[in-house]
Amino acid sequence: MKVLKFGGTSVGSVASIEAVLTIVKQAYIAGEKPLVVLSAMSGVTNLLTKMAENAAERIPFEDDLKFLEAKHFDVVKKLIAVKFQNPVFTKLKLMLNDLEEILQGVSALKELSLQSKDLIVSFGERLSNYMVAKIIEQEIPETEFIDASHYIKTNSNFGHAQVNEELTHQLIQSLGFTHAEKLMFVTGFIGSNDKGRVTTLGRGGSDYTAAIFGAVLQASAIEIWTDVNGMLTADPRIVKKAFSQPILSYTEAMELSYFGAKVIYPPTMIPAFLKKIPIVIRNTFEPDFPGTTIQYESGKSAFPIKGISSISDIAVINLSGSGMIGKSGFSGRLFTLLAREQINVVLITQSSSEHSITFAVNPDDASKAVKLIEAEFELELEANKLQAPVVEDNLSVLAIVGENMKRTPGMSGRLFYALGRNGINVRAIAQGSSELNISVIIGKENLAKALNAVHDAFFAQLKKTLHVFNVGTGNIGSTLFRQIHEQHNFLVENNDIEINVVGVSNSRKMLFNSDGIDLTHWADALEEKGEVSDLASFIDRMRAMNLPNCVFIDNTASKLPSTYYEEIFKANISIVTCNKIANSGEYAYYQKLHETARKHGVDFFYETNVGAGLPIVRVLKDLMLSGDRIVKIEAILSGTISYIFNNFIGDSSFYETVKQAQELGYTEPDPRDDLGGVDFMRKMLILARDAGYALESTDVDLGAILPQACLDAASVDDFYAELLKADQYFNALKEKASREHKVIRYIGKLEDGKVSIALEMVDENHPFYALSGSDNIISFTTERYKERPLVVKGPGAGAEVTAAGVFADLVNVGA
Ligand SMILES: NC(=O)c1ccc[n+]([C@@H]2O[C@H](COP(=O)([O-])OP(=O)(O)OC[C@H]3O[C@@H](n4cnc5c(N)ncnc54)[C@H](O)[C@@H]3O)[C@@H](O)[C@H]2O)c1
Ligand SMILES: N[C@@H](CCO)C(=O)O
Ligand code: NA
Repeated sequence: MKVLKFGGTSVGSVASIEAVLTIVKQAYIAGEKPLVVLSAMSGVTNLLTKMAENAAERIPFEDDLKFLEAKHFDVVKKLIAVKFQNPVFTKLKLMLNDLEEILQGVSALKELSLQSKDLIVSFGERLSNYMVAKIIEQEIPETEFIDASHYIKTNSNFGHAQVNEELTHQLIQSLGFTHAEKLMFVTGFIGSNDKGRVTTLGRGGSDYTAAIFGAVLQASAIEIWTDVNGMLTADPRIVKKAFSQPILSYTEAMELSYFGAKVIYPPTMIPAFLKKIPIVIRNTFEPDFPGTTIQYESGKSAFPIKGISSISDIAVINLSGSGMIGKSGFSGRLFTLLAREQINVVLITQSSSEHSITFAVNPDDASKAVKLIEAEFELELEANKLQAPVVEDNLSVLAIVGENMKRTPGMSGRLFYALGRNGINVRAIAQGSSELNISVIIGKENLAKALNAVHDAFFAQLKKTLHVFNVGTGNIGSTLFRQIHEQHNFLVENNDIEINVVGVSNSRKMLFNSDGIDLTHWADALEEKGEVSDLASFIDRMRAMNLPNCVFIDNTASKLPSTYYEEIFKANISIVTCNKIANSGEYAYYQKLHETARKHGVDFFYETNVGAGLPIVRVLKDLMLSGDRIVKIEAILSGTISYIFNNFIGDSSFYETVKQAQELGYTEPDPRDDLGGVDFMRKMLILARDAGYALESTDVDLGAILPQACLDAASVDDFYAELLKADQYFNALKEKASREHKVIRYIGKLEDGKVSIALEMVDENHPFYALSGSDNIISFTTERYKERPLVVKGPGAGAEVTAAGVFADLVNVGA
């Protein structure tokens, strides 16, 4: 036989009761001999408690009584055929009349005893079980309503009575004999004392009833039907990726419930544990989902832990002083004291020097605990052997739980790496000696972020989510969004990476959505729902959202974002940027940024600063990391200028060729940056710095391409006007090159710590002769690549290749 227990939400409405009926009937037809335990209809226990308290105050309860009647009658009207309704109404009415009499008695006496309260509350289970039994009886005549108060015998501790196991066992066993062929509906939560007075079993009482009946009748399983899919890997309100664990051991379930997973209340399950009866948590509203089986063995699992539990509010009390050293009785006295006063100690850590003890309690208990300690250790405090206890609140506990942890090294490493990388400070740590649980205390403001980061770290086979905050939605930004959108499913399925763009800004508007902005309609959403943008508040919001695995992407050409990079790193947020301004500004700032990122364990990726998506920054970094030394760099790193000199041939005009480069998306937003050489200068400077040279932009010897008048133009339009006038000048250059069978190249060099960029004419023997489109080329001569340099060549500008480079940097964050 099987016990099926349904909680209040499962008997909340006509629809949910219908779902219960289907589940019970299926089990019955399958020959599982179900015994059903129902809670009161949802909200009824609270209502009855309120009515009882009101009665004692002579506050009218008649309306509530009518409401209660209607709530049950309504179900009867809908689920029982008219011809069978009357006797059911009559019986329910009789029960409600009894209830009314009792309430009147309370009202007359103006006194509510715990005994009366238990009796009043017990009506909830009696009404629901009787009613649902009658509904199902229409199809299964063997159905019988059982008032469990006749079978579960308890002491007289009203409110949370203790069960007399022996007597209860006998009574239920004989019920089992006489009712072997029946479909029983048993009231949860209630029992009675030796005088037959109704008692209640306290928190989780209906689960307890199910466990008691299941244990005595040797059920093959006890199914707890509720409104969630089992015990989840973390609190689903905080961790969206939490999923239901198929199998947990009893101890794992205890640990997970202890810290928050409120699906079951473990003490009630003890009768089942002792008999090794599996408990299965299932969802009434998703009956096909297998749920969570809680059993004796932990079972095999793909993951090293089973779940992460948490308590959001905790206070920590710290006791320190020389008086503790070597005093073996000290902690004994302390914790006996707290236990005696019923202060639940959630977690304890002691430093190995024995100089201090830290323990966590419910914040409501903190000041009481301090008073108790001050009284108990008065002498030690006076003698300064103990410092006054210090309380800290606004803290949370996070615990990773799983029996397999003890066989897997590196678990705490993984935990602390995930926390550290996200800038979450750990205040105290405790590992149960069973190695079943590692708990950390952290600031409450970081709990959500920590839970998500740790969930990703341990269930990473599932997915890593990067939370992206992107500024700049122009040429590169919008192309990046399209690429991310197109790749989304592939990344999730093949690389277990999910990219959620949660913040977007351009120079006019900004938009946030912690669930991820829809990348098919981001432009409309930004326009319609966006707020007026302001970079400072964008950064503040980014920090305040406090999401794990955050990446800030700078796709602007503006200096402003770069002024926030340091702050962003300090908030443990990685940066990916195609904007060259930060790395090519003052050397001290470049250095500071790199140092800050390193110190905070976050990434600073800027591959597209040089040669767009071509692997150049990465190659140089690897050369340096592996101990090579740069002897010389020669390069063409302006895609725009490369394009211009590759296409400024035959009859084409210089002016038109520049326009084309801009239309093709090769130029900077302001093309003067390309033609004036500034963009190229920035790239050379970044490479030189990455190669270990502390250079400033003024150290670069920058040869001009343009006549001075073009450089002096006040606006982009003026610049183009000047450029038109300069056609003569460029035609002369072109003709000279052609006469000498040469091509024009704008070449950068780094040699002996000096950077220069100059216009040159090269013949076909020069390695930079053959280029096309927006090609960049770079040749690294190093100590190891001495005879033949390492060369990277390919398209070095354009939205597609640049966005792809930003994208690649992004997916490598935290890798
Ligand atoms: N085009 C290329 O081939 C290429 C290659 C490598 C790197 N890059 C770099 O890409 C960056 C972007 O270039 P683009 O062509 O996409 O520019 P763009 O002008 O098309 O777009 C710039 C975006 O930045 C936004 N912006 C500017 N200031 C801002 C601020 N203070 N706050 C928020 N948003 C702001 C603008 O509103 C716009 O959405 C530049 O830094 C450029 O150097 C471009
Ligand atoms: N405007 C730049 C884009 C690549 O950084 C170029 O032309 O090279
Ligand atoms: Na690059």
